[in-house]
Amino acid sequence: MIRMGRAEGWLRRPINALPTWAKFNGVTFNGIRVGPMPGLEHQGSTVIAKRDLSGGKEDALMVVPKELIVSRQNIELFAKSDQHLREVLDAVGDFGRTTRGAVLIFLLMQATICCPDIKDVGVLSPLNEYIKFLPDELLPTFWTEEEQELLVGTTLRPAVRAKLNSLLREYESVRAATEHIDWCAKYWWDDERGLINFEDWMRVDAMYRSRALEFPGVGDCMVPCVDMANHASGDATAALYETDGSGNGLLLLRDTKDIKKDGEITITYGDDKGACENIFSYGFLEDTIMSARAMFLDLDIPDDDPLRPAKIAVTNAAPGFRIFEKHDRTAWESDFVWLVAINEEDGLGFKLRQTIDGEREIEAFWKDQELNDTSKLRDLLQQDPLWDVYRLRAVVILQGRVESQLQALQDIGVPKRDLSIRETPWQLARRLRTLESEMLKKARTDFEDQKASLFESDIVRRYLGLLEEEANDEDVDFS
Ligand SMILES: C[S@@+](CC[C@H](N)C(=O)[O-])C[C@H]1O[C@@H](n2cnc3c(N)ncnc32)[C@H](O)[C@@H]1O
Repeated sequence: MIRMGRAEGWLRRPINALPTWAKFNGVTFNGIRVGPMPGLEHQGSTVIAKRDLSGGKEDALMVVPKELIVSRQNIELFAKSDQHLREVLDAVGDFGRTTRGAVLIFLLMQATICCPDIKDVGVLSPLNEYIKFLPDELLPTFWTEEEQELLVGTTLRPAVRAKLNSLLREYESVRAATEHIDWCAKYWWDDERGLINFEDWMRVDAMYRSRALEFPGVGDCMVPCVDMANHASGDATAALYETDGSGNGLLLLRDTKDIKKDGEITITYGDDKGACENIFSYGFLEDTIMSARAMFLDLDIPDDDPLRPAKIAVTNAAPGFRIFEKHDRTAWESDFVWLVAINEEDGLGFKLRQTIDGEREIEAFWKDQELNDTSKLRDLLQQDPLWDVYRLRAVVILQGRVESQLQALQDIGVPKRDLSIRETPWQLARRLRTLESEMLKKARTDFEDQKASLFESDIVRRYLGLLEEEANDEDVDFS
C-alpha cells in the first residue's frame, strides 16, 4: 500500500509544502527552514538556518505542539476518538501497549486513512498529512540479497537477519490478531483486494527506527519537524531537543554554537552508537567516523559443555558481548560470558522443580545459592576467591570469538561488486568491513594484555599449579 501511495502520489508531499503544514498546525519555526542542503541532497531534507543564529541568544528554533507528538501516550489519546485505531490496538494486545507496537500500528493506520480506495476508516488528522513528507530510507532491511551478502563477517549481517525474522513474526501476528475485524479483513488482508503486505510493515518499521528520538518525559517518540534534523556528533552537533513545561517539543540551538545563514542545524542521534547500529537504524555513516566505536558479537555455549541445554534454558542474558571504545583502548561487557565460563566443578548446579500446575522447571544454583537471574552471576563470581580465574576464562573465550570474527572478515577480503549493487550499500558495507576489522584487531591486542595481567595474579598461578612449581624451583636453586 505504501509503495503504491508513493507512486500514485496520494502518500507523498514535496518538502516545500512543509511550512504551510507547520503553520496550519501550530508549529513555529524561528530563523530556520527545512529542505535539502545544496550539495548534500543524498542526505534528504534537513534543518537550515534562514539567518545568522547566535548560541545563547535565540528562542527555541522550533516549537511543536504536544498534540502532534507521536508517542505511546498520545496514541492512546488518539484512539479515544478513532474507534478503528482502538480496535486494532486492542486486538494486538500487549504489543499495542509497547511504544514500538503502538507507533507502527498508528503509522499503518495513517497510510490506510490516506488511501483513496479505503472508505470510512480512521479519523483525519494533521498526522495523516505529515507522513506524506517522510522519505523512504534505504535501511539494510531493504538491501537486496546480494547487497546483504556484502555484510558477511560484519556484525550487521546477523542483526539484519534477526530483524527481518522478527519483523515477519510481528507482521504475521498483527495479521492473525486483526483478521477477525471486518474492515481489516476487507481492506488489509483480503486475498485478492487486501492492500497490506509485509513490505508495508517493513516500511513503517523503517520510518519509526530512523526517526524516533528519546524525549525527556515522553520517552521514544516521533516529533514532526524536529525529526527533519540530520545528525552530527560531538562538537558538530548544533542543536538539542527537549520538551517545555507543557510537553511541547522544542529544538534549541546549543549555547556554544553560532550558525551562519544557510548553515545546517544538526542534532545527535546518539554519539555512543557504533557504526553497525548507525547503518542499521539510519542507513548512513557520518563521514568523520574513524572507528566502529562499538560492536556486539554473539557467543555460543560449546557443544561439548555437558550443562549446555540447562544453561540455555535458564539464561536471561543476551547471548553475546559488547566491545566498545574507552579512551584509547577497547573495553567489553557481557552478562552471558560468565555462564559460558563456569561449570559443575566450579559450583554451578541445576535442579528440576515441579511447579504447582504440574510443569517442570529448571532452577540454577551457584554454590547452593539460588540463581534466578543469570545476569547477576557476575556479581556472585566477583565475591568468589577464584574471581581472577573466572575472569581469565572469560577473556580467553572472548578473545577466541574476536579472533574467529576477524578471520571471517579476512577470509572474504574485499567482496566483488556486482553491477546490480547500489552505491550506498556498497560504500557502507566497505567502510563497515574496514572499521570493524580495525576494531577487532585492537580488541585482540587488548585481550592479550588483559590475559597477561591476569596471569600475574597469584590466585591464577596457584590455580594453574604455577606457584608451587616456582616454589619448588626456588627450593632446588637454594639447595
Ligand atoms: C530523522 S531523519 C532526518 C531527516 C531526513 N533527512 C529526511 O529527509 O526526512 C534521519 C535520516 O536522515 C538521514 N541522515 C541524517 N543525518 C545524516 C547524515 N549526517 N548523513 C547522511 N544522512 C543523514 C538518514 O537517511 C537518516 O535515516
